[in-house]
Amino acid sequence: MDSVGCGGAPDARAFFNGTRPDTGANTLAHIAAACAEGRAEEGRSGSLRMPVLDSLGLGAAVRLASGAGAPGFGADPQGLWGAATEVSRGKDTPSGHWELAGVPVPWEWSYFPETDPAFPPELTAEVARLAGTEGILGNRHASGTEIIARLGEEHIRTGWPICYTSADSVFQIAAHEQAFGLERLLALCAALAPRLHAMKIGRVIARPFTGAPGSFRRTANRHDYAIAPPAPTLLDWAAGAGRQTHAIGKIGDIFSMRGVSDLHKGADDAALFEHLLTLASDAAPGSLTFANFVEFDSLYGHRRDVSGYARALEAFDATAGRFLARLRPGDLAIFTADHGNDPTWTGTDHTRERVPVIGWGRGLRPVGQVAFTDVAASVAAHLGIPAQGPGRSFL
Ligand SMILES: O=P(O)(O)O[C@H]1O[C@H](CO)[C@@H](O)[C@H]1O
Ligand SMILES: [Mn+2]
Ligand SMILES: [Mn+2]
Repeated sequence: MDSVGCGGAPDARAFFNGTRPDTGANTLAHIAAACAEGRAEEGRSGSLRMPVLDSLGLGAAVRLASGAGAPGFGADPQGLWGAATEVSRGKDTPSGHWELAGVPVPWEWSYFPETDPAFPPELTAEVARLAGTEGILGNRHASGTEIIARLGEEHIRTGWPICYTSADSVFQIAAHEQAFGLERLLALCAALAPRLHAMKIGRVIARPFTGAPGSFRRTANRHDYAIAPPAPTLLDWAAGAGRQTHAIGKIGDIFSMRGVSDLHKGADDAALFEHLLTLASDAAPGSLTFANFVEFDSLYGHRRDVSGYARALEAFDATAGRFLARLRPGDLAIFTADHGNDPTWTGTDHTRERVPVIGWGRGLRPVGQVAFTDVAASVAAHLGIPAQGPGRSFL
């Protein structure tokens, strides 16, 4: 559940949205409070309702992680539940996923400064050279939806790619699918990626969009060109043991396809959930399925849309119930997250938080405060495959 954090990170003060530290950020608790206070009424109403995950221990995990109550939660937990703390120095998606998969990030990421321009002139020149343009647009920190609204028309007129970054270690290029060309954008990002990876910039992200001025919208053809994980992850451990490994959604990109035997993509989270439901019924015994549901983060967290985030959580909870109903004895399901993205917070960036660890199928009890890497160790223990690195199984 991309960005579904539950507060309480002990190092939150070292992470920022603009000049405000992330101290006190709490994605789940603040959404629940906003719902209970009638501040999340668009397309939904009243207290946050997540009965399936709450009955497993989601509300208890929020309290454990942060001490915060979460109105609307409060079932007596029946599942495996706890909260996990990250040690990697980034609050980004690859750091969170790699650490959940057993591998904390051993290096410091590079970031672009919040200056205007944000990119060094040699890099700007290289992007223009690879794009075959006279220059680039953007060249600063920005929200992806705002920057295409502001510069999309100029992009179509000049043909120059829109380049921007964020508080994450990313170089993002937005370009119009028809006017610039989708294949051309993907080729540009692929060609640029090695240079940025050498600078320890974690990802070059292609952000294609379509439509006309005033109604530009991003398409599902986003593609991330990420640095490869620093060491073999849970996916590699499982694949190395001869197990089938299914990646759903962004997992393929995040792990540069390492250890992934089958990739399942879709236009949106609803389509991805269909893949998860199918695999819940059909995946081979002993296989591993690793899914990422990105819309909490990309559509609602970064956009600081509290109602939208609440709607997504409520819809996810309902489908989680359908998913759990398909599992069989001997299966293990774990719901967790890679970082926070508190939609009530300042700015538009991720928030440093602990994350819930909610399980079904085995070890149905409180597991307390655990490490991100313990998730991988536990899955490995469940699958009966050798684990590597610092994690310890909580099963
Ligand atoms: O505002 P958009 O383009 O969605 O960008 C967001 O997406 C990036 C990658 O997840 C993050 O670093 C954040 O900047
Ligand atoms: Mn993420
Ligand atoms: Mn994000």
